[in-house]
Amino acid sequence: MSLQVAFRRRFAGLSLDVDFDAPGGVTAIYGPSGCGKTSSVNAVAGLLTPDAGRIELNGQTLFDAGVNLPPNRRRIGYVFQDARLFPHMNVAKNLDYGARFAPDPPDPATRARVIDMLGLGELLTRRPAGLSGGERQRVAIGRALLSSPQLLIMDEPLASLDPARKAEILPYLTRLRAAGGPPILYVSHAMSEIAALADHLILMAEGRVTHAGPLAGALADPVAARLIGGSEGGALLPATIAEHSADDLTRLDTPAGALWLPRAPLALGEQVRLRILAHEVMLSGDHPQGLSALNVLPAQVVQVSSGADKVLVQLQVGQARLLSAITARSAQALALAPGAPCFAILKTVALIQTG
Ligand SMILES: Nc1ncnc2c1ncn2[C@@H]1O[C@H](COP(=O)(O)OP(=O)(O)OP(=O)(O)O)[C@@H](O)[C@H]1O
Repeated sequence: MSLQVAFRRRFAGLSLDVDFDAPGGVTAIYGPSGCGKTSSVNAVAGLLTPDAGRIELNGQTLFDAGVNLPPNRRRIGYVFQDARLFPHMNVAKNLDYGARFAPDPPDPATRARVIDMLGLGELLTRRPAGLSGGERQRVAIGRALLSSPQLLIMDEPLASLDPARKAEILPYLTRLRAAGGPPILYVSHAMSEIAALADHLILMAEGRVTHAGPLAGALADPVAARLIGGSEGGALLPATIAEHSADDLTRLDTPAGALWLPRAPLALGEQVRLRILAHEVMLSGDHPQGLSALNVLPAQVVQVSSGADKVLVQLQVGQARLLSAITARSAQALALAPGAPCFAILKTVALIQTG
C-alpha cells in the first residue's frame, strides 16, 4: 500500500498544511486535541474537501486539481469513535451492508473469517441497542472490513469505551494487524494503544506534521519523544518468548539482548512487544551491585538531549536504541557524553501482546 497525502485547508481557527506518506501496516496519527488529526483522515476519506493539494492511494488519485473522488468510490473503510450502526438492522445485516460497497464482495469464507476474528458469531441476530459499546465497535470494524477496503481509517475507535472495554477490544485490533488485514490509519490520543498496534507514527501539532517515521524509532528518539510529550517516550522492542524458568521468570530475546520478566503466560516462540519507558531506565557508570533489578544491560551513550525538565539520554544497547530520562544533576554527575559506556538499569518493562 502507498498513501501520499499533501493538502491545505483553511478554517477560521486553524490552517491545515498536512504532508505525509503512509507506507502500509498501521500508521498512527497522534497529537493534541484540535491539531487536525480528524480533518486529515477525513480529507483522505473524502469527507473533507481540501482547498488545494493531492491525495493518492495505491497510485490512484483521490484528490487533485479537478479531481475529487466521492467517498463511496475511494474504497476506504471508516470506523468512527461511535459505532454508527443502523439501529433497525441486526448485526448480520449491518455487516452485510459493508459488503454492498465492495467492488468484489467478500466470499462466504472471508465473511466467516471476519466474524470469527472479531468474535461476532454469537451476536449476529442481535440489534445494536442490545450490544455493549465494545461489541458495537467490533461490529463497526467488521462492517468496514467487509467492504473490502484498500485502507481502513480508525478515528479514536476506543475513545468512547471504558478501560475494561478498551482492554477487551484491543486484542481484536492486534489480531487484525497480525492477520495481515488492510493497512490502517489509526487516530488516537492514547500512546498505549499506538504502542500495541502501530508500525509508523505521524505526529501533528497546530495543523502540521511535526514528525513521521517508524514508531519504534520515534519513541526512542529524544526529539520525537519531546514532541510526543508527557512521559510516553521510551523504547519499543520486538521480543520473542524464549524460556520459562523454574523460579517463575520468563526470558525474552530482544535486539537489546535477553531480558527477564515475571513469568508471562505465553507460549515459547510467541512474538510480543516490550515497552521500556524512558523514566523507567536508570543509568550507572559502573555495574551496579546488590540491586534487585532483573535487567541491567551494558550500554553506550549515543546522544544527550537537555530540555526544560529532564535530560533524555539515547543509548545503544546491543542492536537496540533505548531512552533514559534522568535529571540534569544525574547527567552531570555521570559525565555522560556520546560514546561513553554505562549500564542501563530497567526498573519496569511492559509486555504487550501483539497477536
Ligand atoms: N468543518 C469545520 N469548520 C470549521 N473549523 C473546523 C472544521 N473542522 C475542523 N475545524 C477546525 O480544525 C481544528 C482541528 O480539528 P480536528 O477535528 O481535525 O482536530 P483533531 O486533532 O482531530 O482534534 P480531536 O483530537 O479533539 O478530535 C478544530 O479545532 C477546528 O478549529
